[in-house]
Amino acid sequence: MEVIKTTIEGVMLVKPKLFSDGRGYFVETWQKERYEGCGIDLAFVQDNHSKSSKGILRGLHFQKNHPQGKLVMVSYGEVYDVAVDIRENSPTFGKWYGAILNQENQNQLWIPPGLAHGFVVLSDTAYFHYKCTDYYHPNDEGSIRWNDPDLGIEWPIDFEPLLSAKDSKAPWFKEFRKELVK
Ligand SMILES: Cc1cn([C@H]2C[C@H](O)[C@@H](COP(=O)(O)OP(=O)(O)O[C@H]3O[C@@H](C)C(=O)[C@@H](O)[C@H]3O)O2)c(=O)[nH]c1=O
Repeated sequence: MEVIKTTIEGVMLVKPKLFSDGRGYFVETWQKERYEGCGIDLAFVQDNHSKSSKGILRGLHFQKNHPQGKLVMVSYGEVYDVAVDIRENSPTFGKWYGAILNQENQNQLWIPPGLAHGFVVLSDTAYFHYKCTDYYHPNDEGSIRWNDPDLGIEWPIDFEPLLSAKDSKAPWFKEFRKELVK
């Protein structure tokens, strides 16, 4: 397994070892001792799985008072996955990092608690899995608009993505910043 630091403080790209043979492949998607040894050492309490079709964009999401660290991966298909640093005191506040996660590379992104997260589906279908370090708290959810010009995320798409009703009305980053100074 290879773990690569990214341009965002604490965000890591994980490249697990893939064992391919005539039957297909095998991969350990998480192993406590090894991941902890690489600095992904918070306890996970919830696993999630979502299925999405091409063009679906989920995000950018975070929880305000129960921030979740997320170890995200794709078992089938391909997505462009994005983490945005919204930690007020972080040296990389307001910066984003994106990576292609797909069934071929089996790459994972470790997103520590406190960042916003989203992804867009590039294949016909994508199965997206993630481990979380805190529980889902529906009343604590926050979101930021996916195409916020102040964030300038370079989504690798030439189409208008399909969003949930909630995500299409998400606040702009400016509004999020205003809340921080209150
Ligand atoms: C996220 C989540 C949703 N749900 C329910 C609530 C709702 O009825 C339904 C769909 O919820 P959402 O529309 O919020 O699902 P989704 O847009 O897939 O939300 C997810 O997006 C990605 C980008 C993330 O980073 C995740 O943390 C999460 O926010 O599933 C749970 O029961 N538990 C959960 O942990």
